[in-house]
Amino acid sequence: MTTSLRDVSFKYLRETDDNIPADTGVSNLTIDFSPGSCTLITGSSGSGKSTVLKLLNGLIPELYEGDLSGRTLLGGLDTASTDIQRLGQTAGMVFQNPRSQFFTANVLEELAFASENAGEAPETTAQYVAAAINTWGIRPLMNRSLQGLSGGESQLVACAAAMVGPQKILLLDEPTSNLSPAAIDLFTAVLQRLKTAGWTLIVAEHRVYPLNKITDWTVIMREGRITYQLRGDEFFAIPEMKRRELGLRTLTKPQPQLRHAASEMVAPAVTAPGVEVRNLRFSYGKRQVLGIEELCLAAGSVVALTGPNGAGKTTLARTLVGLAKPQKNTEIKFQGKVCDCAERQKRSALVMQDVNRQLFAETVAQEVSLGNGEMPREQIEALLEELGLKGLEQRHPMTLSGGQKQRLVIANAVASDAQLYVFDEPTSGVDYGHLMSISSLIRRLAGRGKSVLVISHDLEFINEVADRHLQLEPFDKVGYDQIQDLSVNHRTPGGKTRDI
Ligand SMILES: Nc1ncnc2c1ncn2[C@@H]1O[C@H](COP(=O)(O)OP(=O)(O)OP(=O)(O)O)[C@@H](O)[C@H]1O
Ligand SMILES: Nc1ncnc2c1ncn2[C@@H]1O[C@H](COP(=O)(O)OP(=O)(O)OP(=O)(O)O)[C@@H](O)[C@H]1O
Repeated sequence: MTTSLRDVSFKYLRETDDNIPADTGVSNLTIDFSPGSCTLITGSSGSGKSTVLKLLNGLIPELYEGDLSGRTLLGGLDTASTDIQRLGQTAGMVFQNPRSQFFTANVLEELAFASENAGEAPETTAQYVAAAINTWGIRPLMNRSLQGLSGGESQLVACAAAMVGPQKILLLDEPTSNLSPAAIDLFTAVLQRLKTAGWTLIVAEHRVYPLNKITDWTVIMREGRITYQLRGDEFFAIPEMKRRELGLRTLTKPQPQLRHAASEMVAPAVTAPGVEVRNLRFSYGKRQVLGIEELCLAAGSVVALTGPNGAGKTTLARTLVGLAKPQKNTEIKFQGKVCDCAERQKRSALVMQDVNRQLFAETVAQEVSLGNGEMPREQIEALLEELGLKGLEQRHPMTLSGGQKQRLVIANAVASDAQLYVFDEPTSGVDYGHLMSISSLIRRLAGRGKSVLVISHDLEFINEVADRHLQLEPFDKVGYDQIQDLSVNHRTPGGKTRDI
């Protein structure tokens, strides 16, 4: 039951009428994946990681046109000539944007969907579903609509759905990008168990440290080619300098240590009023999810917000920027003035967790300036250069890789003239180099006196970008006043850091 790529090359067709193969895709890939092993595919953004997974699950060539050569096998099936449904029954898949893979309306239906479709007996499907629910700890979500799930909840449901059925192969595209540290620990433990049970695990990731100890092989890619294939232990022992040179994210679990924490105490801008929130309450139907006594996002500072999956971070972001209406008596001020939803929308810029919802233009160049008036060409070019999007100006935004889309939406947001900037998980699909450029762009916003809120589970990023670190606890658990200041955890006497 071989799973492998043998000298596989694929060039995406350009979206223009000339149908000339573009110079994007992958070249001469040969990789073997064996049962009971975990292969990590990593490398810079746009290097071809998702393309490898699309070759394995048959989306290439089924859905994506282009020039394909070589042979890809999934559990012994030739993916170029096997029906895509059959391939779907051979491997479970978690897409980079898990919401895009849901077929049904609610969690339970989604979990059962693939198994029922494969013609499994109802009792067998029920057994698979029960096992998946227990494994991923998602019983509280069982009767929920998929539409109303948070980003991390969606990712957990997608992971659970991918293991429902008789298949023993799992293809995971950035499966931890929206997971909280607790959910990542669960993820690592589940993968270890599946590996021991003989599953073939193939994971494309930037955030690699959770896969230390369970990775058997690592494939490092760059510009569509394999640059290194290393044993897991060799990969996780790469020296720090080399790791940075290769553009890889940290190999060890990051510890809390805000690089800009000192500026909080010395920069006068930080004390200027930016965005002030009092008595914020928000409910979905009868369920209250937000109850915040006080929150201040000072002008000139970057505040990082963490918290368990489903705690309400995205809801808070949507409320602040005026996309969700809080309950009466909530007071939100921008620069000392109480602002209603419409006013807040005008004064805010938001980068959503799911950036696909924010891409509207026909080309990358148009997308950057969309809604930002007449932007000078030089400014567009400088932004694209800084975010590694140069050369992609004429591409359709929907044909970009996950990380390229992410950076494009960030480019549009930072080009806008707002008072409040909110970035919701801006580092999915982002490699080390781009993490640093995004941090530096966000720091410059703060330097211009803006209020910036960064919602992220990514401590490596938070350490680089934030002045303060707040945590949002779930309202169901702690009630009114959900926000805790964790900044102090980043500085202990003697300069030592503490684990959060
Ligand atoms: N539909 C498409 N049409 C044209 N080019 C594409 C298409 N999809 C991806 N590409 C290009 O192919 C290359 C590899 O993309 P891929 O999505 O595999 O990268 P990746 O390593 O997964 O990136 P990321 O880490 O940013 O998610 C990129 O240059 C990307 O722009
Ligand atoms: N439209 C909706 N209808 C009903 N419930 C919703 C809706 N949107 C979100 N929720 C629920 O409200 C809670 C808060 O969701 P939110 O997306 O704000 O969480 P989050 O902290 O951003 O999570 P994550 O870290 O997973 O992205 C979650 O339990 C979620 O399931």
